[in-house]
Amino acid sequence: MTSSHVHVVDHPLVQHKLSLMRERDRSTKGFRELLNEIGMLLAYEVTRDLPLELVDIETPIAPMKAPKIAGKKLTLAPILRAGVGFLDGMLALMPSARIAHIGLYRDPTTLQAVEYYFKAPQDLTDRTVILMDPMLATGNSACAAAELLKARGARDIRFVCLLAAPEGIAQFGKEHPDIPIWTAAIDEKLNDHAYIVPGLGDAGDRMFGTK
Ligand SMILES: O=P(O)(O)OC[C@H]1O[C@H](OP(=O)(O)OP(=O)(O)O)[C@H](O)[C@@H]1O
Ligand SMILES: O=c1cc[nH]c(=O)[nH]1
Ligand SMILES: [Mg+2]
Repeated sequence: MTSSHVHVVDHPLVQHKLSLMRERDRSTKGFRELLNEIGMLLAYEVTRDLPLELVDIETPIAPMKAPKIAGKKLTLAPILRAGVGFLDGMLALMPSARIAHIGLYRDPTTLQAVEYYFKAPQDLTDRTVILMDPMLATGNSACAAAELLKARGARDIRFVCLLAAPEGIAQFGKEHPDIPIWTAAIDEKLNDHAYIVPGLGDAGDRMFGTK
């Protein structure tokens, strides 16, 4: 099931923190803190292949050619609400990034993504966009978000999630084969309500304490 465009981040710190998040009795505060921490660790992985260029600098001792991140500017694109949970952790490592807020909710009956807000930099053509949402279930939300970003010109998009269902990976891979995925785990399946099993429940509600 795992194809070459899916990267599973199996770092022990990520796996340990994810297990804590899955626990039914984890507090809202704990859930939020862990999502933020994992966001930082995933940011490290998703940026691993960003190109570097050698630039002239001077240390206190000597001039040198030193590597710095080259070219395209970064945009972080959280899918509201739950994707916001990754944002502070990602921004800790990429403090100059622009932000694109993508407001989508999943209609519980049709499971289609419903758009309610979209605010992004005007032109994303020359930006690397890191799209983020903890949950990839049916894939409808991630697919809709990627379409909105592409309509703004984005050509270099990476998708970061915490948990992915095989169904969501397949759907996203079919609609957006050009977008690689980073996830901390691929779970077993979706249940009758399209929740991820074993999963962690409703990420947005757990993060914001709305249930
Ligand atoms: O892959 P899908 O089947 O589309 O499901 C995943 C989406 O569902 C959740 O959002 P939800 O609609 O619960 O909104 P929320 O983050 O505001 O709670 C989750 O955060 C994803 O955005
Ligand atoms: O398991 C799931 C599926 C969709 N959205 C969630 O928050 N959790
Ligand atoms: Mg939710």
